[in-house]
This record gives sequence, structure tokens and C-alpha cells, in this order.
Amino acid sequence: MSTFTMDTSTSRATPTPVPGKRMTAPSIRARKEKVEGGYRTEQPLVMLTAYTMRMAQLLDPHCDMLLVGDSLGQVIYGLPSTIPVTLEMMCAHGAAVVRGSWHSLVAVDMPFGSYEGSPDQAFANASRIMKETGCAAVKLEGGEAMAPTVDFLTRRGIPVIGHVGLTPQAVNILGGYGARGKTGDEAKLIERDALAVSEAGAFCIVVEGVMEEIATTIAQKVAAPIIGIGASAECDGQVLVTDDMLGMFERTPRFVKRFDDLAARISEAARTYAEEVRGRTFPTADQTYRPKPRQD
Ligand SMILES: Nc1nc(=O)c2c([nH]1)NC[C@@H]1CN(c3ccc(C(=O)N[C@@H](CCC(=O)O)C(=O)O)cc3)CN21
Ligand SMILES: CC(C)C(=O)C(=O)O
Ligand SMILES: [Mg+2]
Repeated sequence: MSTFTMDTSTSRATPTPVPGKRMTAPSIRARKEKVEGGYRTEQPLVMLTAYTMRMAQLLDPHCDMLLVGDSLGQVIYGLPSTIPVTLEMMCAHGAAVVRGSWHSLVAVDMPFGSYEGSPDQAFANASRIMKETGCAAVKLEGGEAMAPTVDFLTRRGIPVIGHVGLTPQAVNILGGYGARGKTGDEAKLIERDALAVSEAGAFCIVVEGVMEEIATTIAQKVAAPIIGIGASAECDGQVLVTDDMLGMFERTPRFVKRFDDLAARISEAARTYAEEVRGRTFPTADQTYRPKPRQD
């Protein structure tokens, strides 16, 4: 069954729109229910990162949400951290991912420096991201300090995903990418951050690189679904960087499971191609334009 049609007016491969089928911020939020003693999620939420149209097409049917992560700084652009990532990069890749998806909610990371200054700055840049990409939500890093900004955006029509625990844009403050919440005091701060962002209106929260105990507490206490990355199975959903999960990266954090070894497969394909070009065994007649033999 073909899921795509070619939109000839733009010559772009675009998904056939299915009205009303795309996941929405309220539908994600509603996956978590109030029960006695806290909150729980029946079926875990599935999120992966995507940066390109074609990858979005392939991942979209299997996910609830696609995240255009600022990890594209490292993954796509070879930058040393997410700090140098620009609004222009996020908009370009965000638009590509929206064009390649029709089912998953697409969220775009707000890059470092585009939202921390004030709620006004955050609104100006988040609305630009939504207008230029067609995404349904933005994600921003930070806890209590960002709660007023999360509140400001959500009251003005912008669904927000929070991100607490290991927040990579704060790498220069944290001093590295080590797991967070190893002391009781730090654990309390991360819990307060998640609660503050949830109460400010975030429809879900990414919790990254924290001890399992914290994830257990937060998942139970916080109304917004908790999407974990390196935060144990106690979360309401999981996210990974797609390139990590496909085995495209040499060195990956401990929390990554490799579901494939694409790096090895790509190297092998390139090696075979080079061998055949050099040995003149590619191209063959099948890949060569020749006049058709006459039919009469
Ligand atoms: N490819 C990729 N995957 C990610 O998960 C990711 C990015 N890029 N870029 C943005 C942030 C940065 N993240 C990172 C980066 C490194 C580690 C890491 O090296 N962790 C080590 C422990 C490091 C330490 O203790 O200092 C580990 O073994 O888990 C973890 C998360 C998560 N995000
Ligand atoms: C790892 C996820 C949560 C992220 O923020 C990113 O890909 O930038
Ligand atoms: Mg990010």
C-alpha cells in the first residue's frame, strides 16, 4: 500500500494529509491519567528525533512524536555541542520533518539563546518556528527558572514540551554530560523543576540522564507525561536520538541501545561501490541508457 503521493505542484514528496489524524498536544497530555496517589500512563509514548524529510517519513508511522532536536548540531553539523545551533538551522530542518510526516506530533527544540532572555523573546522565536515549520509544539530546556516562560507561551497558543535533568545547553554550567540527581539535594531540585514546568502548562516533559529513583517519583507525582532518555523504564514514554539508535555514532551514551548497525552497513555499501567502479563491474547494461531494440 502506497502511503505517499507526489505533489506535482511543488515537485516535493508530501504525505497524503489525513484530516484530524495527527497527534495533538492535548491527545498526548491525555495519555496520562489521575489515579489514587498520583498519575499513571497505560501505554508508553514513543518519540524519536528526526532532522530530514525522508527519515521523518520512515519513522512517523511508528511514533507518537517526532522531535527536531538541537542534537542536530552534533549529529548533522559536526559541532562540538548544541550551543552554536541557530534558529535558522532549527527552522530549515523543522520544515523538512513536518513535510515528511502526517501522523506524529512534530516538536522543534528552541536553540540556546533563543528563549532564555525573557518570555517576550521566547514568544517571538517560538512563534517564528511554528510559522516557518508548521510544527505543533516547541521544546525548551529548564525547570523552575523557565516556568514563567512556559506559562507565557502556553497561554498564547504555543504548546510546550519541558526538558529537565541533564540539559545539554547548560553543559558549561553542569561541567559535562554525566547523570544528574546523584545526591538527595540535586534529586529534590530536579523534582521541583519537573513539577514547576508541568504546573506552568507543559503537555509533556523530557527527563534526561537522571537516576531511576527520580524518574519513578516524578512520573508518579507530575501530571504531565514524562518522556525519558537515560531515565529508566519508570517514565511515561521514551525518546532516543535516532542516529544513536541506528548505530550511526561511534561513541554513544550508556543509555543508548543500538537497534541496528547502520554505520557498518553504509561503510560496506560504499566499499563495494568503490570496488565495482575501480574493477569496471559497475555500471552494467541494466544501468546504461541504450536505444531500445526495434519491436517490428
Ligand atoms: N548523538 C547524540 N545523542 C544524544 O543523546 C545527545 C546528543 N547527540 N546531543 C545533545 C545531547 C548531549 N547528550 C549527551 C552527550 C553525551 C553523553 C555522555 O557522554 N554520557 C556518558 C557519561 C559522561 C560523563 O559521565 O561525563 C555515558 O557514558 O553515558 C550523554 C548525553 C544527549 N544528547
Ligand atoms: C535528546 C533529545 C531529548 C534532545 O533534546 C535532542 O535531540 O536535542
Ligand atoms: Mg535538545
